[in-house]
Amino acid sequence: MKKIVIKCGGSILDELSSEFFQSLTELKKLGYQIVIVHGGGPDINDMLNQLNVVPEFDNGLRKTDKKTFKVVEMVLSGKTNRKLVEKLTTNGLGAIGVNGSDANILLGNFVNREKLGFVGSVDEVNTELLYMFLEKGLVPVITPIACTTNGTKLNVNADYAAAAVAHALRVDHCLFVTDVEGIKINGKFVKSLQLEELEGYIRTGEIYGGMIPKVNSAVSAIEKGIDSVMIVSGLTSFFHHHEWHGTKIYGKERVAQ
Ligand SMILES: Nc1ncnc2c1ncn2[C@@H]1O[C@H](COP(=O)(O)OP(=O)(O)O)[C@@H](O)[C@H]1O
Ligand SMILES: CC(=O)N[C@@H](CCC(=O)OP(=O)(O)O)C(=O)O
Repeated sequence: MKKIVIKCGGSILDELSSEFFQSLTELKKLGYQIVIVHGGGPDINDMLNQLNVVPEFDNGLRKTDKKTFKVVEMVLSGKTNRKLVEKLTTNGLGAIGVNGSDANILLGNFVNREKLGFVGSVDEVNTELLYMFLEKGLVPVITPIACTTNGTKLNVNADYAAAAVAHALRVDHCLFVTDVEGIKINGKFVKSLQLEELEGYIRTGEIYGGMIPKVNSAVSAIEKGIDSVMIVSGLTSFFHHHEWHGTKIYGKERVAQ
């Protein structure tokens, strides 16, 4: 069966449209198995603000000390994951919440302990468990928290977690769902971008902020062999009548074909 990993950004979780869920239903009817990795940056920031902690980032990654990690885990697992599973269920898609840190679902390591604290990479994925849910027709909804082999839990940027899951499952498509319908270059949304163009657009500031980890994850997913990576909107439909809507990122060989 064809597989697809969909990363749902925190910026869009509260605004996912019925057209978005219809796109998922359409894909499921076509035989796609769907895995979701969710973000939740805005939910985490809200809670930190309530606790009078100022969020700090380094290149899009949250500086995560012990106290911040506890808030990240509480919010992502206790609020954001619950919210998304409920929305999928009410839209007719059977879903199951999965903590990345349980049962080696996401096995990772510190990225840079001195600089970032408890922030992790994902080095291995327990695909067996994910296949089990997929075989039951459920959509696993993964919280981006990894665990080291020593049992230390780490905060993982959800874009990076999605790329790692996509690679491990050898999926056919990897989608990054956000609050814009793709990547804008010179003020206009573009249908496709070549891998090699992206670095230049980041350098010139044409691609900035939260779009940077998405683009970096897309590059990493393509370099690891995923055929199709897209940035799409959760406000509208991204797949209808077999047509995709959004910005597709291509590797070199694909463009040459
Ligand atoms: N070239 C670009 N085209 C479109 N959006 C961009 C671009 N560069 C940066 N952005 C910003 O990236 C945002 C999406 O990233 P972010 O808010 O972090 O989303 P998410 O929560 O989905 O990860 C957009 O809302 C937009 O403000
Ligand atoms: C290390 C790191 O930065 N982790 C992210 C995890 C959530 C996330 O990635 O959420 P969005 O996709 O909504 O940005 C964070 O703490 O915000």
